[in-house]
Amino acid sequence: MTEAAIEAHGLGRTYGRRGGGHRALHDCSFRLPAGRVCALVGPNGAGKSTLLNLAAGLDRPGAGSLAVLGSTEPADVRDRVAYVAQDKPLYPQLTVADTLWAGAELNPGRWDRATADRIAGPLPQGARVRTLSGGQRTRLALALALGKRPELMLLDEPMADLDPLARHELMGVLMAETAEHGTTIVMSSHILTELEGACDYLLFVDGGRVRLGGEAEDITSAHALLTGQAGRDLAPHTVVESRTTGRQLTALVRKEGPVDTAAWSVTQPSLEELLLAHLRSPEAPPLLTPSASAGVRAEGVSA
Ligand SMILES: Nc1ncnc2c1ncn2[C@@H]1O[C@H](COP(=O)(O)OP(=O)(O)OP(=O)(O)O)[C@@H](O)[C@H]1O
Repeated sequence: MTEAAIEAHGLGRTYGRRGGGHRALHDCSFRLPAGRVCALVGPNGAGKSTLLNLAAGLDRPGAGSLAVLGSTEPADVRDRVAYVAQDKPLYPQLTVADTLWAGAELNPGRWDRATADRIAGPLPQGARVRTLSGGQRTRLALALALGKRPELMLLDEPMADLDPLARHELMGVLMAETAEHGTTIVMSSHILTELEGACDYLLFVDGGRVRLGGEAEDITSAHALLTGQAGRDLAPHTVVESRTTGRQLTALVRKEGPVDTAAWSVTQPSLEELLLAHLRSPEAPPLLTPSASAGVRAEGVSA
């Protein structure tokens, strides 16, 4: 089996006072194989940034365990991991050129100057970071992250403030990075259409747990959108969400065997349709494909 880039068992993180605190992650278990481009999705407050902070070794879990690149102490492998946090922490007083110089100094033996310079190329090299726009700062943060030549990139909503052209260009750079170097990328975003073409793996976090995990294609193809006559029995399939309009029933189901195509008109849901249906149906059981659940206790369900 492919080595895991991240493996979590019963991970928990509670903010605030003991007992009365807020559970940002709770009994969260999954496995992310190395070399994947993984979309980390979920509603606001789901626990995505909390998970990325833990994986980056900037915070410690309150319960369970987390292994990153084989180490159960994520802080010990920080030099092999690049993290672009939501607020893109950079030194505001440094210029672009100084920031790139610092990146090289902090990553001796690893620094890929050509890549970093190429990404940061369109930026005014003499400008101080505090004068850069949000999108320009993102570009600089990505230049630092890619220049580090990491084995694992953790990107928290990296594309949110980039213009469409920059987004397209930098997505292409990230894809090339995985293809050439086998880098594992975890990218959180709320822009599902953008992730759909770029990511081959999915972690859908909701309420502090992984509800869907695995190869994006396997997860979507495990489900079907059925349209047919109201009152028809949807068994044996697991109904995630159903709606009746007049005499027509539309249902998003998790397939449990072949679908009766004589009774139902069948289409495969888009990633967006699938996630929206799960968000509206918090009681739908979790689904982790074998590669996402190997070694994971309790919530592992085969696709
Ligand atoms: N430092 C903190 N102190 C207290 N509560 C926190 C802290 N950081 C996060 N939380 C809470 O933990 C929960 C998970 O937050 P987190 O930032 O991980 O969510 P998210 O999925 O990244 O959300 P978003 O999509 O809005 O960025 C939220 O309810 C949030 O209010």
